Amino acid sequence: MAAPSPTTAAAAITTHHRVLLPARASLSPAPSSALRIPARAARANRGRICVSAPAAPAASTASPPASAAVAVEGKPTVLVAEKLGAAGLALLREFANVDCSYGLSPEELRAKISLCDALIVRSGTKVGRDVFEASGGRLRVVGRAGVGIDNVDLAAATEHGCLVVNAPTANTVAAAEHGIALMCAMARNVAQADASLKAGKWARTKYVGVSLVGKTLAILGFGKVGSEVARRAKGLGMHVIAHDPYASADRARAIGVDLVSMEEAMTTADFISLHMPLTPSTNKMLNDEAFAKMKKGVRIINVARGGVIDEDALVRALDAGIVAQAALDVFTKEPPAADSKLVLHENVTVTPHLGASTVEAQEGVAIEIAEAVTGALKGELAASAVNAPMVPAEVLSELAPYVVLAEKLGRLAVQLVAGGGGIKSVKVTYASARAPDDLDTRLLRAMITKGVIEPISDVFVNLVNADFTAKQRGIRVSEEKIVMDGSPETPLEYIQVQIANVESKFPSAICDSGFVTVEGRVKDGIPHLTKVGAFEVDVSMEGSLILCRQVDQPGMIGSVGSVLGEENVNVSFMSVGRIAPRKTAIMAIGVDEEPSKTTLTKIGEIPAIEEFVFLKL
Ligand SMILES: NC(=O)C1=CN([C@@H]2O[C@H](COP(=O)(O)OP(=O)(O)OC[C@H]3O[C@@H](n4cnc5c(N)ncnc54)[C@H](O)[C@@H]3O)[C@@H](O)[C@H]2O)C=CC1
Ligand SMILES: O=C(O)C(=O)COP(=O)(O)O
Repeated sequence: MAAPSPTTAAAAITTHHRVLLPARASLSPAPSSALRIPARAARANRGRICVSAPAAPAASTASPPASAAVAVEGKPTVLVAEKLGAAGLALLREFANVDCSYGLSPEELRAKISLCDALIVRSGTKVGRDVFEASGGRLRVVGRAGVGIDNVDLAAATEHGCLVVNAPTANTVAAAEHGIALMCAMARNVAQADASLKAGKWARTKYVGVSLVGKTLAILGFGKVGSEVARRAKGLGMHVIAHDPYASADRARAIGVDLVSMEEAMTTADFISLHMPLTPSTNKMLNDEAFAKMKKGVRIINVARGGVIDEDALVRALDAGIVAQAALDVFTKEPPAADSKLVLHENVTVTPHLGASTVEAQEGVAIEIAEAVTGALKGELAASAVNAPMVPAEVLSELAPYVVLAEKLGRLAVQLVAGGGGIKSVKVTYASARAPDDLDTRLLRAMITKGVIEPISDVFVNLVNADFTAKQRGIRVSEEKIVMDGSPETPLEYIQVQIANVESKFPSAICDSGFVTVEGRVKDGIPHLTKVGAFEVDVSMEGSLILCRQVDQPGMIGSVGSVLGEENVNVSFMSVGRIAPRKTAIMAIGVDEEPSKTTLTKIGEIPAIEEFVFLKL
């Protein structure tokens, strides 16, 4: 893999975050060991995200000759739909059945996808809603072997709980170099002169070019590629300005670039180079109105996406002489029509979407995406997520035990509700010694939502679709952060989960506010249940739990313990919370095995027990 430039590597460290996305197959979050970063990935210093272990036996959909390997049962299946570098394929094959089927029609892709756990594409494959629907829920990861994810329907992916990852860093330099190559080639008519000479002409006066030194280059989209282009253009002696509503002025200044308004970029540039993603707000950003503002004789370079330019308007601007020349790597429709006026225009230099196509970049991209996809499928921390909240790596490792606590509290709270279907409002309170802005709760909220929804439905919930699923089921999850005394070293003192306006199977779980209430803390890295309703308890949240409300009197622990002992059910812990001596108490009993119905009935028949409930953590 090509070594990234120091700047690119630095950007990767600061901009890529990690997310924990627990297994679909299992209801519990990935074990803590899964939070470790694989050595290779750690070396590569990339962000991670994880999805799950294989849910279903893998089936081969291999089509020879590229995918002739025999499918191994139990391994996930990864469909590679576009050409991927050998090193990436080798990494994938260590872990999965890899089906390399290039050039599939949309129908063929839909037919195959229900047999695949992951799909890897480049820019040539449209992964629309139809693909997610056709997958029947099996597809868990879409890996985009490159940066732009405009060919993937992110909303549909999210609704289907399918993680989308991309390879955000490995082709940055290649795209920047291609932008510079196009700019130089355009300014000196390299492509046109080459074609002319090969056609037998010696046209020295026709192909007089323009110089770059001293000219103003406006970069639109000052991200990874845009800033690498800026660096190189400065080396060519250009005056570089940039427009990017989200870029930091300090970062721009550090490489000698002024951030300017769109208006200023349009009106002052001799060259305009496009490096923003294609989104609804960048679609046709360069249109008649924009061209009308530009300096006469401006030159345009586009290695971003064809759709950011209104191509008909560009033809008009070229014909009117507003735009002297354009150099384009990308087109609204790829490949463009054979008779495209734009492509055939004599002042336009074109390449067939080659920005990322260097040997080095393709090797790097292949490794980057293979690591992201396998990491996600393994349920480990994997690569950069596009449709899930990203949590910085250091925050993730700090939050890991709270992630487990959050899901268990959600799961516990919903089991305390009598008839889980009517849940409309879940209130979560996070208590911390830290300032509210220092606590990123998206991951915790997703896990609580997962814990609440999964026991009462057949949908699987993960970080990708948690908010969507809650909304779809009409469940409002509200959050409150309270600051309390404690150590700022600890991210959270406790998490409280409340379910409003419901009846409880265990009425003692309803606190004064009328909400089913459970509260927990992390102690020595282990989640503990510390409150049920108004009663304080202290039990580690493992295995299963019996909650009893009883009259506080001697012998209760023994009575329940001996009923469980008769059936050989091992008690892992016990905790009693009471309001006052000899009044009502709550006993929380952790059990390693699930007691039979008879045993539970016997517990209910112990005279001082007023109510009890059996809960799976
Ligand atoms: N031709 C090719 O083969 C390649 C094309 N690309 C394209 O280049 C794009 C940029 O790639 P990276 O720099 O890696 O992404 P990036 O995410 O690092 O940078 C994109 C920048 O665009 C900015 N932006 C968003 N909306 C904007 C707007 N309305 N006006 C101005 N700036 C805006 C963002 O703030 C961000 O700084 C990709 O989205 C992809 O479409 C990337 C690699 C290869
Ligand atoms: O990474 C990107 O955004 C690209 O446009 C590269 O596309 P490709 O993987 O070469 O089809």
